[in-house]
Amino acid sequence: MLELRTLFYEDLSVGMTETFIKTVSASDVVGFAEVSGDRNPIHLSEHFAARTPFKSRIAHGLYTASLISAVLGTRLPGPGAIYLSQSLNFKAPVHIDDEVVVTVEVIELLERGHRARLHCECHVGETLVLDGEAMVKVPSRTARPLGSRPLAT
Ligand SMILES: C[C@@H](O)CC(=O)SCCNC(=O)CCNC(=O)[C@H](O)C(C)(C)COP(=O)(O)OP(=O)(O)OC[C@H]1O[C@@H](n2cnc3c(N)ncnc32)[C@H](O)[C@@H]1OP(=O)(O)O
Repeated sequence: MLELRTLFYEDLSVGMTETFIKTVSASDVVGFAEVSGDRNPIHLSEHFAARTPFKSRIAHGLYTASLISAVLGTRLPGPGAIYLSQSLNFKAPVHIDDEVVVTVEVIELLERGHRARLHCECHVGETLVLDGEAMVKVPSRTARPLGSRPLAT
């Protein structure tokens, strides 16, 4: 579990990175199937998975992607970050008991709207299993809280 760290827009700079390492357990995959409703047997049945090119059960792509969300929401930028978009390329499978190393790097900062663009990668060993880009809205020290309106005059 990642410890919470809040970074405001003003604290960010291009090149900042954060890493999270997670070993994917069978219960993670079963739990994700339950919460998402995606009961594709390629994730849940060894018998089924054995007859696919992957040979054994694999994690849902969106479960692996959720580890990126964990980094964005807890560490970089952290609490208060708002997901705007995320691209995902699933390059190679993640199997049960694989150790996934998630790396997120700030690649662009946009003053307008306090946006940050981040490059995201997940590796298992030397293998790139997932990459993509995230755009998030980052809390600013100077901005009014989200959803607040100016007082009527
Ligand atoms: C819906 C859910 O229940 C299911 C899931 O969540 S499954 C879990 C998430 N997905 C994965 O784990 C898949 C990971 N990806 C792979 O293992 C490989 O991409 C693949 C084995 C599926 C690729 O299979 P195939 O289509 O046979 O591809 P080739 O290796 O023969 O390559 C053919 C060309 O396609 C390009 N390519 C392959 N993968 C990707 C990708 N993820 N994104 C974009 N392009 C891809 C590859 O480069 C080849 O292109 P070329 O121009 O011909 O070189």
